[in-house]
Amino acid sequence: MTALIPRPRGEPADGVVHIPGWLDTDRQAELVDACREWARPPAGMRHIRLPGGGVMSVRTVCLGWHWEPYRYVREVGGEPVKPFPPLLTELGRRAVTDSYGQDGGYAPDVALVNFYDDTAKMGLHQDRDERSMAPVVSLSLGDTGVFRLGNTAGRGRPWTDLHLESGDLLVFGGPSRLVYHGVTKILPGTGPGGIGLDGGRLNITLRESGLPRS
Ligand SMILES: O=C(O)CCC(=O)C(=O)O
Ligand SMILES: [Fe+2]
Repeated sequence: MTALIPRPRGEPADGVVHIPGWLDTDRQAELVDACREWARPPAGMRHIRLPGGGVMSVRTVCLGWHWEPYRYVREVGGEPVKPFPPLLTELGRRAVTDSYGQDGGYAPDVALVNFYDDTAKMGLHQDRDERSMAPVVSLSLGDTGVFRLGNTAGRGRPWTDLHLESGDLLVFGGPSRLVYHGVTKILPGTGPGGIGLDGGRLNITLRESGLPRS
């Protein structure tokens, strides 16, 4: 949705930067197309299984390394994970520079691409399976997600709920690298036209695994 009143850049916590509308419509459309390709088999998009026997409500495809609770692996269902694309390295560097004023040598090698239908959510968690404390870069496409930004101490309050709209950038690093966060709901029908996504929300997070290259 085009905001009548521009949404300002926000720093809701130390090390967390939210830049609304960071991706223009063409860039969003390009990423939606790319996500559609990445989602295809082999090693395509799927509900990740949790150790307790359940499955996550989001569907996920990973690039570079596959995340399974709670580690990174090179294969999923016996198939090699798709490579991490240069497009995302470049976007990640620009994202970190625009957030913190310098890219700090940011070299992401993992992307998690999550698709949320109208009812999908993600419980509060930390992104802590990486061995690198480099920032997490998050890009949102399609329907607005209500993103709960908690604290680093635990799953309880205080928290702040942010609306992540299509094209928004969120970076969390530094003292907030291990902040608890999640997605409490999707607001159906709020995504923009013209990006090739009819419904639902895509979120791409970029991370440095800190794992060896080969
Ligand atoms: O969808 C989002 O905005 C957050 C996704 C997330 O936290 C994750 O993939 O670890
Ligand atoms: Fe996360």
